[in-house]
Amino acid sequence: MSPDAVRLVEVGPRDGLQNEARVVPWPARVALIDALSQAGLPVIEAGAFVAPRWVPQMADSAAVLAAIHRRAGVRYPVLVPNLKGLKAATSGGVDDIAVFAAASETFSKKNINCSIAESLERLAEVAARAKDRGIAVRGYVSCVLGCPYEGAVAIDRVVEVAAALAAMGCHEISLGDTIGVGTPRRAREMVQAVAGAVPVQRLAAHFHDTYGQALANILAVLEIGVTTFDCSVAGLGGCPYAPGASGNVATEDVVYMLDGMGIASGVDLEKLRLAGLALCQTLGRPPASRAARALAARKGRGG
Ligand SMILES: CC(C)(COP(=O)([O-])OP(=O)([O-])OC[C@H]1O[C@@H](n2cnc3c(N)ncnc32)[C@H](O)[C@@H]1OP(=O)([O-])[O-])[C@@H](O)C(=O)NCCC(=O)NCCSC(=O)C[C@@](C)(O)CC(=O)[O-]
Repeated sequence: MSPDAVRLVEVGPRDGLQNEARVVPWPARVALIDALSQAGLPVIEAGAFVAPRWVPQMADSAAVLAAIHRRAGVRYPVLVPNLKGLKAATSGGVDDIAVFAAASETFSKKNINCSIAESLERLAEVAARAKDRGIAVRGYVSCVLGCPYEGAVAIDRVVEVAAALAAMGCHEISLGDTIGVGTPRRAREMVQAVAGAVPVQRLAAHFHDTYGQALANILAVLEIGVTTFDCSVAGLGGCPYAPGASGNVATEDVVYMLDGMGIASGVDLEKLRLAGLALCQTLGRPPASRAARALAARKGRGG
């Protein structure tokens, strides 16, 4: 059964832009985030306090956080990999962070230069200190449906990592199909298994759209109780440590589907489309969103 309303977490300004070959100047990142909050997105991942040598696209996240126009009720989490990142984020006055681990050893090593066990130990300290300061902590698990280096990933491993993140106090666990290889039945099996350890109300789905499966996967897990979905305006995104991965599911495509199904998200599709279009003009390429392109074509015909 489908819910009446869902919560969308916009990750384009972080997950999207971190994978752009060119570094988008920080004022354009601010303009994007402000346009997204005006479009009604309730949660907008605004940047990452990671090592700039690893992900130069996310440098200047402090400048972004300082310049955005915070809209009442909107949350602006940032990615934090370690205590150094937490310190930088707290100096910038953030109220929400996201920590990230993986269900694949090789991906963990490539992405954050340590094993899964080491990462969980490191993140437990980050989460504890963040919570002491009243900062909300979200947790990500990458490679929940496959790894770019190891191929298949055992569902038990996903459950273990998700449970560890929940145990350290993450209020929500986002399950990332980092390379977009998942299909609906497997996505549902994986979520059902994780929901045995972490209540489904605390799970979010984060599907990349590499094989065009993301909307189908969303629908599959929506029907078993997931009501929080990560998505990226204009389908921006990928992962610098996941070769071949394409962007997250496009927010416009998700909102178009939800609108059609009568499921509220609070997002204005036309304002969202224009936010994505403005950024794509900066990047010099069209949006990857099918809905955005169809709506633009209809406007072109005067529709
Ligand atoms: C975790 C580290 C730092 C380990 O990297 P390391 O090289 O092992 O760390 P280190 O402690 O040895 O430090 C190396 C240098 O980085 C600096 N440093 C250290 N930490 C920080 C920091 N926080 N902020 C700024 N600088 C930092 C540190 O000060 C030092 O600088 P130096 O002395 O050489 O000049 C590195 O591997 C890293 O930053 N990785 C981030 C990778 C990343 O951002 N990946 C993308 C996000 S994950 C993702 O996209 C998946 C997700 C979430 O979307 C879900 C999905 O789809 O699956």
